[in-house]
Amino acid sequence: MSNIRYSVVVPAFRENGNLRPLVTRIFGALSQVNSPVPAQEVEVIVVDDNSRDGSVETVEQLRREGYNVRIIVRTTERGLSSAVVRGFREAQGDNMLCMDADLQHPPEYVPAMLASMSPTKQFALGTRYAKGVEIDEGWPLYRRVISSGARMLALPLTSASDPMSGFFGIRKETFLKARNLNSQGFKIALDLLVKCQIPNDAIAEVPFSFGVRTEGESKLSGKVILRYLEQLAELYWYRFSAIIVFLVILFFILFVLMARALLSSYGGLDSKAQSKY
Ligand SMILES: Nc1nc2c(ncn2[C@@H]2O[C@H](COP(=O)(O)OP(=O)(O)O[C@H]3O[C@H](CO)[C@@H](O)[C@H](O)[C@@H]3O)[C@@H](O)[C@H]2O)c(=O)[nH]1
Repeated sequence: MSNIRYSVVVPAFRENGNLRPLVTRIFGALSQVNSPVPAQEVEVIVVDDNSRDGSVETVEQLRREGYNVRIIVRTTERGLSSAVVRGFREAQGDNMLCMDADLQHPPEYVPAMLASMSPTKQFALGTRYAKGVEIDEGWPLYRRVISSGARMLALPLTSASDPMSGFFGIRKETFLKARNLNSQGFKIALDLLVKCQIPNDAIAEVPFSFGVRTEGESKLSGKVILRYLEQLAELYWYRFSAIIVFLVILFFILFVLMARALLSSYGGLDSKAQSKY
């Protein structure tokens, strides 16, 4: 029987330069004496979309050095969210964490994130919007504006403080309940929060300092932002369809009543006018 209780899933596309520091820092943090989670109960799964940049060789070398890390290479699919879903499906642990490869999610927070999940806390959320947390000054202004705008648009859907975060964890039993996950785009945490109907008191928020990328490039593009808007429309429908249908019917009834009232008042005026002549 496997002794793996925790799985760290890392979506990665052309991240070879980041994989060694990422994996060694994760296991380094887990090996500290005060780590709440033992390193031997943790696996790291890199889900790579055929980067062909040496990532496979790096992970295999790390494995030979004794790190419990493996790589899944997808050749027919692409995308951050679908890579995370694939990793979660293959994870052995009951407590699953998602983090970026680019070290913007500091590996030193991994033990606390993993330990924060429990039967009552089904979701762990690494948040950049907690009191006292500072975002690295190197994070460009336009990214801050996009992030804040995206967060505001999601406010009616969840009360989580940072639903845009790519640093989050979910218990397997809850993940398995999710239906119709949106595998397009970047916002898998928001999708899970809404579709698994995670109540606020089941979310363990872990404040963390968001770093800057020093190696490789961000894959966030205009297309990703458009996909987010599509995803929002879908989630609003998912969450509020009953209210939306009710309001549409109400407006329709009001419209018909007003139209009838207007027509009959015109009709009344017409017949009065006719009777005058
Ligand atoms: N497998 C796979 N991985 C991908 C793909 N696109 C991106 N990734 C991986 O997903 C992680 C995040 O991608 P970035 O391109 O570095 O994203 P970002 O711009 O830094 O955005 C991050 O921060 C945002 C918060 O501002 C988050 O909202 C977003 O989800 C992400 O975590 C990285 O490890 C990257 O390699 C893809 O198509 N396939």
